[in-house]
Amino acid sequence: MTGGLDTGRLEDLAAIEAADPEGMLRQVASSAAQVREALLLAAEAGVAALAADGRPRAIVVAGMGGSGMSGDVLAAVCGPGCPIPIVTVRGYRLPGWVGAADLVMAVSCSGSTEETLAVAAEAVRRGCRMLFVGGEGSPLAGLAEQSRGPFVPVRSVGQPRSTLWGLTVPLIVAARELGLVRAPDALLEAVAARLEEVAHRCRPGSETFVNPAKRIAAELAGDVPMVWGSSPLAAAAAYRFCCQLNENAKYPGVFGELPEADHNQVVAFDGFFARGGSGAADGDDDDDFFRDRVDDAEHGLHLVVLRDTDEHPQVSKRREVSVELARARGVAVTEIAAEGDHPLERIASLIALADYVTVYLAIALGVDPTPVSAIQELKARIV
Ligand SMILES: O=P(O)(O)OC[C@H]1O[C@@H](O)[C@@H](O)[C@@H](O)[C@@H]1O
Repeated sequence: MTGGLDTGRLEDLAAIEAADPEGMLRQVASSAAQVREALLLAAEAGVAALAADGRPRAIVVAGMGGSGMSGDVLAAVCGPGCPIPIVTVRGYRLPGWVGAADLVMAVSCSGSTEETLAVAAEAVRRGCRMLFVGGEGSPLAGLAEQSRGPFVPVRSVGQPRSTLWGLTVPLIVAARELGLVRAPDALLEAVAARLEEVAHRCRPGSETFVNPAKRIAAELAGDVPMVWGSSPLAAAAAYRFCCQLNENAKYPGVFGELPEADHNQVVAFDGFFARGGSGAADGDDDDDFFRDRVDDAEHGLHLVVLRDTDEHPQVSKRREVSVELARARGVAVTEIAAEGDHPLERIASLIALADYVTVYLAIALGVDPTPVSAIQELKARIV
């Protein structure tokens, strides 16, 4: 379904509702409630008991799409100083090194994603320590019952990707009990309050000039977004941003992380998708012909930089210069700063805004943010 690009739609509540028939905005607005509910469900499921066997050698999170994202959030929140590796496996195979000394967290909102089930079943066969997070009555819940691993039920709010916090909080509680991150209940409540605050700022009734998500969506509409994170934590949010561009807005998004993006993606500022600018043309006739065509283009490359407060000092310099290079070449730039002190607050603030931006972008483009028909068709054709 496409109604065509019309950013004016973002100013009209009735138009927003009509463009979001399955209520993706409501799903996104439930993030804070998910944090609170998941905290209770994790306690009821006895996640704390995982600590009885001591710290595992490594944590492996198995999950796809929105569920795999929970592993990236966990690793970002435990941070670069985490004493054990935290690895997200997105695929069918459990790496050969994973064994009984390791903790495998199998995460699937539906509880029926084939890659996740394959990895979880293999982990059970190898005698790994297990934690299951997913839909009640699902094949994943069945596997949890057979293997007697703790199972945290998740109530989907609609789509797996909008149930991110229900899927992620149990993992953070487990990591906290294992002494890998300081995340008392009060912190989780502060995160919930921050998610509520973002939801309020980005609510459908708030107009573009005061609504950061609508403003950024209107800026991005028609451009090719290149989304960079300025730390591993911000990079996890940048990846989420791109996935949400894909699934909510049915839109491309190019993911990058500093400093690596300065060694490859930065060169795209001089290429076909850049609108051009003072720094780009070099007088070569062929290049200038090419450049003129791009200069005239209404839309082009758009650098979105997710800024973390905890940046390596050299990366801060790289970020600043990268933005200068982009602007000098006519590449539009949007910078988004993480809010809060604790890594969980910072990543939650970035993800929450990105979630809203991508839903408003869908609405501005006239596409329904909820269905993912290409994924459904793909799954049906590989049975
Ligand atoms: O969380 P589960 O149910 O395993 O889904 C994992 C992923 O599956 C995909 O095919 C889509 O539905 C994604 O939006 C989702 O994030």
